[in-house]
Amino acid sequence: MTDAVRLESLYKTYDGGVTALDGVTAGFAAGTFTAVMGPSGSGKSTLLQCAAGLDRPTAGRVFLDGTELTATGDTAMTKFRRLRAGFIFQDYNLLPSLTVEQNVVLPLRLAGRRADRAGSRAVLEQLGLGDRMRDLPERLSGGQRQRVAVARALVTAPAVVFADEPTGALDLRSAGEVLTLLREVVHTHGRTVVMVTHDPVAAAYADSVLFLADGRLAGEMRAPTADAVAERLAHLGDRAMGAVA
Ligand SMILES: Nc1ncnc2c1ncn2[C@@H]1O[C@H](COP(=O)(O)OP(=O)(O)OP(=O)(O)O)[C@@H](O)[C@H]1O
Repeated sequence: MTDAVRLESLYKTYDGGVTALDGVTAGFAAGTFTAVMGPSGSGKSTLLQCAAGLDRPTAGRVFLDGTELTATGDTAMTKFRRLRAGFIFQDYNLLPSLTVEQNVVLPLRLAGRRADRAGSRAVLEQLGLGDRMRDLPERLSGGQRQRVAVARALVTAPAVVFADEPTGALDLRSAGEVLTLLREVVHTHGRTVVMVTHDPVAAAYADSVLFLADGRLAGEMRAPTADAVAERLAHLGDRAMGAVA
């Protein structure tokens, strides 16, 4: 199995001296759904940002779909990222003045591609939003907005979709719908999803969970259940608190 994303000895130290990543090596196999978890401040968002080419590590290498991002200049990296990576954020990040359909095709436009109306319509229909294409985001519920964001993340047929707390702003039911959708994106459509979450219930939708503590890998769990994830997290929390005390 090839890795859609590969991280090799990743270090990230921010200005001011905080080491957010302290030598992380990990692979995310193509066609898998991975949750990244860990105590607050353990480096989850930093890992996602570096893996996605939104930020650069201080040292180490990042491969996205076989291309080394860390060896690529800023302009080429942005171009590559726009076509090969999709993004889903907690607060949806939809542009309020664009319709649902215009939001979905935006990554294609930004990448200089023709907006594929038939393709975007097909994705929106699959996600149950076929009749909302001309609406502005403000007319949609949170769960519907996040489904639009999922459609937008998929429109370029990316090698990997990165999701940062995608259910953090949703009620339980909408969260379940979005997570089920992400699982389908992986298991029915063969995509790769890497999701940062605080929520053990959300993590249990993934194929495996990667745990971080103090910027380092702190284990992996395959076929996670919410209870098992919560228990492991509690122990990581103990350790992180112990390191501070
Ligand atoms: N832009 C920044 N400048 C300086 N320090 C930062 C910056 N971003 C993050 N950090 C620090 O790096 C460490 C890791 O942060 P990061 O956001 O990656 O953790 P996290 O696990 O995603 O946390 P949370 O669960 O609270 O969102 C923290 O100590 C944080 O304060």
